[in-house]
Amino acid sequence: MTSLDSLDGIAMAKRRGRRLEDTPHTQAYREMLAAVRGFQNAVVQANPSPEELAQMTASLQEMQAMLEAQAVPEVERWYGRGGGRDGKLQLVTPQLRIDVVEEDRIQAHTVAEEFYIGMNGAMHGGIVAAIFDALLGRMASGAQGRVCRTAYLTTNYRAITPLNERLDLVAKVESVERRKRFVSGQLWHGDTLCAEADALFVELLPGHQ
Ligand SMILES: CCCCCCCCCC(=O)SCCNC(=O)CCNC(=O)[C@H](O)C(C)(C)COP(=O)(O)OP(=O)(O)OC[C@H]1O[C@@H](n2cnc3c(N)ncnc32)[C@H](O)[C@@H]1OP(=O)(O)O
Repeated sequence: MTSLDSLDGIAMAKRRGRRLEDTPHTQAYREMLAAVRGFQNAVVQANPSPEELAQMTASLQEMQAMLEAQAVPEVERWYGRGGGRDGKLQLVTPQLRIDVVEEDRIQAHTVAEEFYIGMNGAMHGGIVAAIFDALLGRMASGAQGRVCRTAYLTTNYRAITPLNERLDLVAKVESVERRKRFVSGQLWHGDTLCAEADALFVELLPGHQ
């Protein structure tokens, strides 16, 4: 562990929340992440031959070693930063596109690619919950960038969430009590409500991880 790994949660979030400078170098990183997303989608859809698999495994191991040689502490990483209208630089959920940001309401949309499949064309339920965690967390953080953590998140699955189709998302602040923000979210495919969530986010105190 380096000294930078032992920042408290607030200091870490403030440093990671700084705007990511747009340079040819950070742009190249964005393009690499987009290529990784494309690769993940291709991986889940293909059954390559044994020879092709061996070739790809060797190439991947070579690229992994290149990246491992460049590893930096969390606070210095580009991964997880961004967070503007195009969402964060991340691979955990489909890319969230933020359309409207108000004090107590956010509207967004996304398209989940094949990588996020559960079964039979439906999105994996854990990914649906992860989308709500990211969106409702952003709602709880507000324009001030409060540093909050999820205390609970309840997801109700009302209809399957399709892949490769536009999905519309809405998040709302329901109430605020001291450090607690109760928030709700909905995920729509056209007129169909696919899932909804209720969550509590608690603002961190100095010293919390
Ligand atoms: C700017 C960046 C934005 C990024 C958005 C990030 C989105 C993603 C966020 C995550 O995924 S975080 C990862 C998943 N969550 C965690 O790992 C959290 C683990 N739990 C904790 O760290 C602590 O339990 C927590 C910070 C949530 C609360 O601990 P605290 O010590 O700060 O609070 P405390 O226990 O004193 O409780 C404060 C209030 O919240 C209430 N509370 C806490 N946990 C609760 C719970 N689970 N259910 C109901 N109420 C809860 C508690 O009763 C109390 O209510 P009152 O003020 O009325 O007394």
